[in-house]
Amino acid sequence: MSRITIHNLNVRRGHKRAVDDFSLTLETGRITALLGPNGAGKSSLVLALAGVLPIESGSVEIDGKALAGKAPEVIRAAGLAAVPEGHRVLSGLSVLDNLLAAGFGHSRVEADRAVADVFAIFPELAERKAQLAGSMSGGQQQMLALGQALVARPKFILADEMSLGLSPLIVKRLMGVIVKLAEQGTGILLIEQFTHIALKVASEASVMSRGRLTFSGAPATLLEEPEILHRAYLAQ
Ligand SMILES: Nc1ncnc2c1ncn2[C@@H]1O[C@H](COP(=O)(O)OP(=O)(O)OP(=O)(O)O)[C@@H](O)[C@H]1O
Repeated sequence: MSRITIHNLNVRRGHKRAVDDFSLTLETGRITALLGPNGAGKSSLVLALAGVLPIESGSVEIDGKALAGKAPEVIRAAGLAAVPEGHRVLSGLSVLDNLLAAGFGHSRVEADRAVADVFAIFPELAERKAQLAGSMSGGQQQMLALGQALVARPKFILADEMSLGLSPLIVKRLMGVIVKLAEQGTGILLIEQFTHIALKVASEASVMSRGRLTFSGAPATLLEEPEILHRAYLAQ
């Protein structure tokens, strides 16, 4: 089992502290839902963990190895892959080239193998491998964004608002893949505006409000005591 330990993390955005003294542990094979209102700092947390936003203070470790302050490609090679909000794919490149571009750390043989594994998970992408990514539907682009993360064969995936703007059918498809990945041993941080979707599949749940962790516990507790989430939304 692998573990990501986030300890007293602080991240600034402009004059504001977007992530405030935030601590959380993620484990492989488990889905941790991270819920909270707009502006709570969830995306900032993901970007900081991925090495895209600078960390002001605090630590991030994967199995005891320090990740805070490291370059995004070092963090990715250590086993952490982020799927940022808004399915950011390279729209002028084909589906295949998007996936190959995501396999930059691999040899060509290994990249081809990783891409073949993504196509096995998403036959929808295999059928469209020569199509320009920007001409696909939002749902297909989201599959590609997740596929790009999977090419790195990560131990952990940070999935930010995957279901935003997508049809219930596509969301169900994506959540099915997330659950399967967790069953196969990947650790998932699942950020969702649709709390019921996340709580259905999660083994752990956390709530973030104004940069801080305000709840951490069983998903069932948030379903039984909805006022915990209501308070977080009112506080923002
Ligand atoms: N590009 C930016 N520049 C400066 N401040 C930003 C930027 N993006 C977000 N912020 C601020 O950082 C804080 C945290 O926002 P963040 O986007 O991380 O929250 P979130 O929980 O992911 O919300 P959302 O679901 O709306 O993305 C907010 O106060 C927000 O105004």
